[in-house]
Amino acid sequence: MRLIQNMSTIAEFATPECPSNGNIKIAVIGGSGVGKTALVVRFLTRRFIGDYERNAGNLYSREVQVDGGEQVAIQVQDTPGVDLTGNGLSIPDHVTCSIQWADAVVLVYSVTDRHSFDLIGQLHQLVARAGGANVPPVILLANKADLLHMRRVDAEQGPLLAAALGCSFYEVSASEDYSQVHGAFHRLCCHMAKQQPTAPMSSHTTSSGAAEKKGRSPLIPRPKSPNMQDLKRRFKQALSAKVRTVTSV
Ligand SMILES: Nc1nc2c(ncn2[C@@H]2O[C@H](COP(=O)(O)OP(=O)(O)OP(=O)(O)O)[C@@H](O)[C@H]2O)c(=O)[nH]1
Repeated sequence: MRLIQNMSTIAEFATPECPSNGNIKIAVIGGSGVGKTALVVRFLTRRFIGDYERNAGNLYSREVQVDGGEQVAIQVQDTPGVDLTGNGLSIPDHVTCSIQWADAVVLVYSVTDRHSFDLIGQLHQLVARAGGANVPPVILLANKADLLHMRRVDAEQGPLLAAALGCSFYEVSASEDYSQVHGAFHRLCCHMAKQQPTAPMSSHTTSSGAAEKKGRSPLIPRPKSPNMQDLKRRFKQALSAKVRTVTSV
């Protein structure tokens, strides 16, 4: 029963393929395991699910009320983690594609993972290069702020990096604080809604029209489709793990 209620909450907030035009498209990019999926799911469903598999990149849609009470349709693209290998940055095609597709980018690192912080500069360059003359707005999220004893990136370093890159900065904890996560994404949505007068639900602008307006090819392949079955399966796994824990106490 509880599972059904929880799953319907996800379905309510993160529906596959919002049919509305004028979507604000947000790509979430960062190193592996920094909490990208946790942040997206937290923002969309208010819930933190601690147990995720490595993700291949899911697309979620919902509507958000922005300043002034207007409803806008947004799409949030979760992406696979970027890694640093012996040959340099290993950037899945899906990440490049998502950056080209996005109207705005959320760069994420974990305060417990120095390496993920060091990647941010290169990821920002990637965004800037992909955007060309139309660099999309970027925000920087430092996640896992709750893990004080595991911190590897000083609290001052995030704001300094964000200032150098010219983007907003938020230190958040997907596991502990919904309002921080919501605040960061919501402010970005409000900013984007102001930038894109065609974004509200009432808009008649087509997605490809928006791409043309941005000076990007409407033929850019779309990132992977939403995978609600996968999300539900993970959600079920997480709940059954919790039930097992409770039973064993
Ligand atoms: N303590 C704590 N753990 C977190 C937080 N956010 C995510 N995690 C945990 O970090 C691990 C990785 O989270 P994911 O959301 O799967 O990270 P990801 O960036 O999507 O990972 P990849 O898909 O592999 O790139 C999971 O075990 C989460 O439970 C947080 O704010 N605090």
